[in-house]
Amino acid sequence: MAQAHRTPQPRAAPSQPRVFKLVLLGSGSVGKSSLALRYVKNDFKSILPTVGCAFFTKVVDVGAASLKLEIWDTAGQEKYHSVCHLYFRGANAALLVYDITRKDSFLKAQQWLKDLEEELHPEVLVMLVGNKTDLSQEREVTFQEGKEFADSQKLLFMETSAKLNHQVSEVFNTVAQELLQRGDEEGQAPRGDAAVALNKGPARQAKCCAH
Ligand SMILES: Nc1nc2c(ncn2[C@@H]2O[C@H](COP(=O)(O)OP(=O)(O)OP(=O)(O)O)[C@@H](O)[C@H]2O)c(=O)[nH]1
Repeated sequence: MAQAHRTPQPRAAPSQPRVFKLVLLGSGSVGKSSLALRYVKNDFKSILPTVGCAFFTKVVDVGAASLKLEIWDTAGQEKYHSVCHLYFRGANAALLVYDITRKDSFLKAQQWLKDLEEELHPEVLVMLVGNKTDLSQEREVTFQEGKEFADSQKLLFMETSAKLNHQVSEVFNTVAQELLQRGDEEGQAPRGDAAVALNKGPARQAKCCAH
């Protein structure tokens, strides 16, 4: 099974937060970009489908410690899948997002998990996220179904609404907390301030922001 190997990184100086890479994965239109935008900028607005990958950073305080999350928001549309796989490498954590009103996106999340197992470090932290709970009257995936699948695969699980800002910071903060608890070798040394940008819109090339 092919796996991404990570080179041990020097430990960060105590004053600088360690950097962890988190990838957002899932079908198109499940709300990956909206979750990232809500978490990083506390905003919710109409956004075009992601092209390739978008990139955010956020420093998160966990008790007395802090860490920097590099959030890589991948495109859900099928045509970008080969590009998205490039961004899996070196990830410390993944949010596997589906839309609770779309059964197909839940099934697709299960497929994404198989891809992750092949391409990611075996210790990568994965959280399954059922988004759009504000549309519960159109629900096609019950909370129980999500939870049972997550438990069967030993994944963390939460349901969210990026629109109503329900459980969004809890998702990212729980992942951040878990990452910090996992020990020194999981985080990378700071690599300087990364650009914060959204590569959105049909005219943009499939690439992620350099930093
Ligand atoms: N009702 C509701 N709509 C949401 C929510 N989150 C996202 N949306 C809407 O769902 C649509 C898709 O959201 P995006 O955040 O662009 O989804 P995405 O998964 O990043 O899509 P791709 O970039 O194509 O992969 C947009 O119209 C959002 O406004 C939510 O929590 N509730």
